[in-house]
Amino acid sequence: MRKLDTKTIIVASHNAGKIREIAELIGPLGFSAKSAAELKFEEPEETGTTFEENAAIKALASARASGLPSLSDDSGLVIDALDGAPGVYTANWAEREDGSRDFQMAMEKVEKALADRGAIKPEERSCRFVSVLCLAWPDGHTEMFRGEVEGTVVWPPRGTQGFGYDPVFQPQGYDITFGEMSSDQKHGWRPGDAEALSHRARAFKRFVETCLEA
Ligand SMILES: O=P(O)(O)OP(=O)(O)OP(=O)(O)OC[C@H]1O[C@@H](n2cnc3c(O)ncnc32)[C@H](O)[C@@H]1O
Ligand SMILES: [Mg+2]
Repeated sequence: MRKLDTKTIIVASHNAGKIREIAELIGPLGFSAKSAAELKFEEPEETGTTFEENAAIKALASARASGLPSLSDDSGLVIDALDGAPGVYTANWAEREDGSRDFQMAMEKVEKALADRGAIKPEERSCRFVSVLCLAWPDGHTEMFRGEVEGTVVWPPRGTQGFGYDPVFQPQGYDITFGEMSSDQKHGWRPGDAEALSHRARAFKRFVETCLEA
């Protein structure tokens, strides 16, 4: 296990929602973080079949391009009634033919797939958000951190906060969706807290405990 020995890291992502969330999580820790999007790094092809593989591809590409430790996030929505779909293909389900993304369309696709399987009752619509963070160094060393949060796919979508599939994800134990939560509420974590809520904040907490704390 390797500790992080710089105060500058690259956030190896091109997703504005994720970059904002990671900046919010990392901010209080005194890091300066630049994103791969800001630095205009080319987006590597995500050819892996697991979150871990794709996270490593993105973090290593950015670490090599920048010469700095880079933190990527590969994430997705895993729905039990759909045998784990969309899973690592969560972003692909939102893709239009011209390459742009449409999450209203993606959420409708999810709803149609669930309806086609007759999954109507909340207990038939269990799912989890998964986030795998990969910290990679320019020499090729990597550390991985996984976070998951259980929930239910709701319909219709609710809330305008967050990004992506947040309006249809209701975490277990809550009666509001991630789309109805403030960013702080969705993270459910600040440095020092014992618990976190979102998949990303849970993975981030592990990253902090492993690579930052003595
Ligand atoms: O690969 P990068 O550049 O980081 O950005 P991306 O958007 O392509 O990210 P992924 O390949 O990891 O795909 C993740 C998908 O899952 C969705 N997703 C991940 N975390 C989410 C969250 O916290 N809330 C809502 N949707 C989320 C997100 O919108 C993407 O469609
Ligand atoms: Mg991606």
